[in-house]
Amino acid sequence: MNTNASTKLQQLFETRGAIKTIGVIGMGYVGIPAAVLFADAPEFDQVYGFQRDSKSSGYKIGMLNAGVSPLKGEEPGLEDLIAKVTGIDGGENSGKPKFTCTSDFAKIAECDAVTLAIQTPFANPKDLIPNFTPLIEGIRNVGRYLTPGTLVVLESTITPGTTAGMAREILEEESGLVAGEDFGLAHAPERVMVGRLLKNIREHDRIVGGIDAVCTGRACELYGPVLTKGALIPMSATAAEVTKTAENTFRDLQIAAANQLALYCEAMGINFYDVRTGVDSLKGEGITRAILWPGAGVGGHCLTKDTYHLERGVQQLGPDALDWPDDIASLYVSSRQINDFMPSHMLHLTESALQQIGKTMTGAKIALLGWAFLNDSDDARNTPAEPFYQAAIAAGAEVRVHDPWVDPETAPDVPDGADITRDLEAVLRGADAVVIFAGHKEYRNFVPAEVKTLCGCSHPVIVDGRNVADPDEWISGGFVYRGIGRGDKNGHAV
Ligand SMILES: NC(=O)c1ccc[n+]([C@@H]2O[C@H](COP(=O)([O-])OP(=O)(O)OC[C@H]3O[C@@H](n4cnc5c(N)ncnc54)[C@H](O)[C@@H]3O)[C@@H](O)[C@H]2O)c1
Ligand SMILES: CC(=O)N[C@@H]1[C@@H](OP(=O)(O)OP(=O)(O)OC[C@H]2O[C@@H](n3ccc(=O)[nH]c3=O)[C@H](O)[C@@H]2O)O[C@H](CO)[C@@H](O)[C@@H]1O
Repeated sequence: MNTNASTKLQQLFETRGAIKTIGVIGMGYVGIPAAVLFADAPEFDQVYGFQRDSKSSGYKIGMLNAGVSPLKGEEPGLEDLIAKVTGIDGGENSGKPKFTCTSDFAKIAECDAVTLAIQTPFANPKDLIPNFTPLIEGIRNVGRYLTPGTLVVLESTITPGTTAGMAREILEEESGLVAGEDFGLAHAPERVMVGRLLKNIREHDRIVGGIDAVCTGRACELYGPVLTKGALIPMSATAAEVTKTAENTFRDLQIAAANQLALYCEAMGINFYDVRTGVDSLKGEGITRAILWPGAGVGGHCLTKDTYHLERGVQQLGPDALDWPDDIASLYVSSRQINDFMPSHMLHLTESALQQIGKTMTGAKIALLGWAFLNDSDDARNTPAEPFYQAAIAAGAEVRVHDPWVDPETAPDVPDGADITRDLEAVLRGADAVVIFAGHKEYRNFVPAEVKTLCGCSHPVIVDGRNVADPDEWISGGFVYRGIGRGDKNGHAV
């Protein structure tokens, strides 16, 4: 970036003065808390929440302007904060709301800073290609109404290189302005967890990456006021994109390391959890090991995707510069393959246990417990239970699915026939095998004898994918036990 350009932009920022009016595009799990936190900061005067008036989400505009959150689930403090900043609570903002939601994108021209928190799903979970269409539409809208001296920040999770590449090109094309000279451009990824959105935005350190130092500085002015505990961590836009995708890639890698070791422990006939206790006992400066937990697989919206954003980024930004053999998968892709193998391993454990009682998958009645990808959650996005379900059906089994949290009406991608029910007894009744995929609290206090009575056979099978069943209790209760990592118990005498 040439210094003249940066100087010009710095002067534009100084002429405009401090950021006072902010636009947030995309009223979702990220955009809504982000917008109302900006609105609640005394440093800012006005915040617009831009939401396209689409069939699926246009309803949010009216709800938000009525002071009501359109988000599902408990979000501590969010309802009150929306009511406060819209003035609906009759408080300091009544009559002159600091936050208003609108589909009038022309108001972007009034903003000193505009952030984009638009969804970036993968078009098809199988081909792992991100669908940036909604984001591109949002970026185009910003470009259309962009004025000199405005700061634009992408908050969505994106492939490294997107901010300084595609986003910059579209903004310049639509506005006729030049990034880093006429307007600021940065990436500030979101690290929120549903259920603690406000807390995470306030307390997590905030990665802020501009396409140059002047843009980074302006972006720090935007995010500083909403941080209570978190610190600002400035860097380049591409480094910020890599940070976001890498932090989830690393978590997926750590889980894969535990899964691979669990498979080894099963093969060697030892208890993974003894080994984990041993490894975890190494504490102290520079020697601590972060060993996570093996399980039935890795689901969710973050860890199943962000590795491929990172891989795509390095392929796009440095294909010739990357010193790595073409024919060897990266450690990160191998980690994804290990985690994606775990549902197959659960099937193999089920098959081997059924075999022990003279049964095969064909005609076997399987009670699949836990459709959500996370313990005690209703979130079923990319659940590892789904590939298990499909493979078991393909092998000729009859599978009944229980989950006390997931709403079958709204859960994504539920296969035809996988009627998720909350009637646990109905799922267990007559089952040859009980297979646990989520560690819901409902599954932690079973009485094996009661479950066996419901199953109605002499030696039902229990396959524990989340380490919630005590092997000895179930074996002495007459079950054929299998558990991830339990090489010391798997294959016990019946
Ligand atoms: N949800 C999380 O916990 C979380 C955590 C970290 C990062 N992220 C990332 O943040 C981004 C947003 O995720 P989210 O969960 O808030 O998505 P979301 O689907 O909840 O919200 C996106 C909103 O943007 C709106 N929208 C889409 N296209 C638009 C357009 N062109 N103009 C205006 N509005 C538009 C949608 O209607 C929707 O209301 C994604 O990239 C996601 O990966 C999400
Ligand atoms: C903002 C953001 O992007 N946040 C991410 C989000 O990730 P998430 O919502 O996807 O939840 P995760 O906890 O990562 O679980 C994912 C899957 O991995 C399985 N799993 C987990 C741990 C383990 O030891 N063994 C496992 O097998 C588990 O069953 C589930 O299927 O929150 C995490 C903090 O909770 C963050 O760190 C992570 O950046």
